[in-house]
Amino acid sequence: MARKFFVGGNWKCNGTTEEVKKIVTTLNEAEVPSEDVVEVVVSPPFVFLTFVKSLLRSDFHVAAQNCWVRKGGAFTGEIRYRFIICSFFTAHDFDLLSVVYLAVNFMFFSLNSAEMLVNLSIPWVIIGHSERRALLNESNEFVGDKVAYALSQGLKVIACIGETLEERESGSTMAVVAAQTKAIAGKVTNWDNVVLAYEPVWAIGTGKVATPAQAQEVHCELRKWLHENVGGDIAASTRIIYGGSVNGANCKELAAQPDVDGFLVGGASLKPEFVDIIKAATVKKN
Ligand SMILES: O=C(CO)COP(=O)(O)O
Repeated sequence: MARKFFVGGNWKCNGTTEEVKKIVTTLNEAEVPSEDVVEVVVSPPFVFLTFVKSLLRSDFHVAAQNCWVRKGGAFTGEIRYRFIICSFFTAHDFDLLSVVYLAVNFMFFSLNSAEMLVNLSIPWVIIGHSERRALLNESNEFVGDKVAYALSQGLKVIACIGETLEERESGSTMAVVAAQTKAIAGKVTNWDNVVLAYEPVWAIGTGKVATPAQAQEVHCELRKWLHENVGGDIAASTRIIYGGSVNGANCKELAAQPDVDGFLVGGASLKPEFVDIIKAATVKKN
């Protein structure tokens, strides 16, 4: 089954209004293969989601970089958080209970719930990025639960997995990515709405891109894992994309690998060369 090439731009925690406008203008003016050939998704920081959506060409889509593991409410996003602070300071004396309550809310300061994304017509969300796994202690199980909830609300998920350098050097790459994939796969109800992003941690933001052979090896093993543990059709149709120091110069060779179905791009997605990475989709047609 043909898998449509997928290119995601993860802007991470970068951008001013002016920079965002500039990136979007570059994308809007770019001549790229049609939507039939490549699916393009950009993922700005939460605060720019609607702004980018309002400016971006209609054949490109928007993704959030995270969402909360269950329904909103007491686990608030930033806007709600400010509202709660205001209401506490106006409605209560500044007592111990208020401080504890605010501290709990502060812990969830940057979380945007799946329902809010759906409400804003943001179709995609990145879940389980290694930066969140490492810096915010997101476990495999927690990532799996987030995937489950996001899918249940109708979002499409870019689910990230990948090993550290230490894990690769100790020969446990496949064991690590299989365990990460298992925690996600166990929660997926509809694989049409999932893209699996293999992002070796040692390649992220380091300039040390995986070689095409290294990427292909893991992608092929992941597809085998899906075949054995989920099903043949799903293994054949699920897109497995690569992330980690992808740029305009190395994208074509990576894209030529049979099991590399696209990219999740960090640093280079903030630059005009992101357009060249989108164009790498044509490699699949040759
Ligand atoms: O983390 C990444 C995408 O999610 C990759 O980042 P870089 O492309 O900057 O290495």
